[in-house]
Amino acid sequence: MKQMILRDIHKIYNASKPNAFHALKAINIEIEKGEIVILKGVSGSGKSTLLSLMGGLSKPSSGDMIVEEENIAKLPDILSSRYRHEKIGFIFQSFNLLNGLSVEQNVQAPLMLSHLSHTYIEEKVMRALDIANIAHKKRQRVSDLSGGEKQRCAIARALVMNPPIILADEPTANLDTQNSRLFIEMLDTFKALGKTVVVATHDVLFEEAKAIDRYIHMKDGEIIP
Ligand SMILES: Nc1ncnc2c1ncn2[C@@H]1O[C@H](COP(=O)(O)OP(=O)(O)OP(=O)(O)O)[C@@H](O)[C@H]1O
Repeated sequence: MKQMILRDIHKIYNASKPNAFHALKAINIEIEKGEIVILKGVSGSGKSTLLSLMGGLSKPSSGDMIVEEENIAKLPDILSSRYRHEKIGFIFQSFNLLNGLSVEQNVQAPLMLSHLSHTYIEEKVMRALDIANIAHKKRQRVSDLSGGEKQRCAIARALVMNPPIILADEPTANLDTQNSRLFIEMLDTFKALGKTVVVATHDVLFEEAKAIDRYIHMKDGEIIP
């Protein structure tokens, strides 16, 4: 089953202004459910722009993006935020955690607006912390964690809603080699959980990963063979 179909996607920043910039050009991609895909390309080739479209953080200038049979290209903002909440787990290079809060509180954050019972939320949080190997630090403040631990907290937060899709933008950029390898091993876990994963990276360590199904190479906003 196709998880994501992108048809003739263009993204023009500052359209109709003198500084208009054509960041994505005629992108066509089909990603199967459970596939693990790496987006490669030099800085400025359009990887982050593409991830932000896939994650419903921004809209394409034209083209269709079908995710689980819903065209997300023109969703109104309220439905885009629901799409992100239900379908996407984001992992960023800068972790984007709330530093003053504990690991557990950070992982709980996406569930706080739900009407789920306290016990159910606790179960979901514990499961995500266990999968990401960070349960032992659950009461520690994020500001007191190492870089690798922050990344594991970010992974737990990305998993807590049990989203079908994980999008990671340069997830190892701020990690040392050992923690980068731990992140890369996590791809096996995502695969076992049936997640569809798209990672934008130029980290060559990913080439060691067996879980990767496909590389997509980008250059100047286009997909190259
Ligand atoms: N908000 C914006 N307004 C104007 N131009 C932008 C904007 N965001 C990105 N761009 C431009 O679009 C191009 C693609 O940027 P993008 O961040 O997608 O590249 P990338 O491949 O992810 O790069 P990196 O590896 O450095 O993160 C770049 O030339 C960038 O300057």
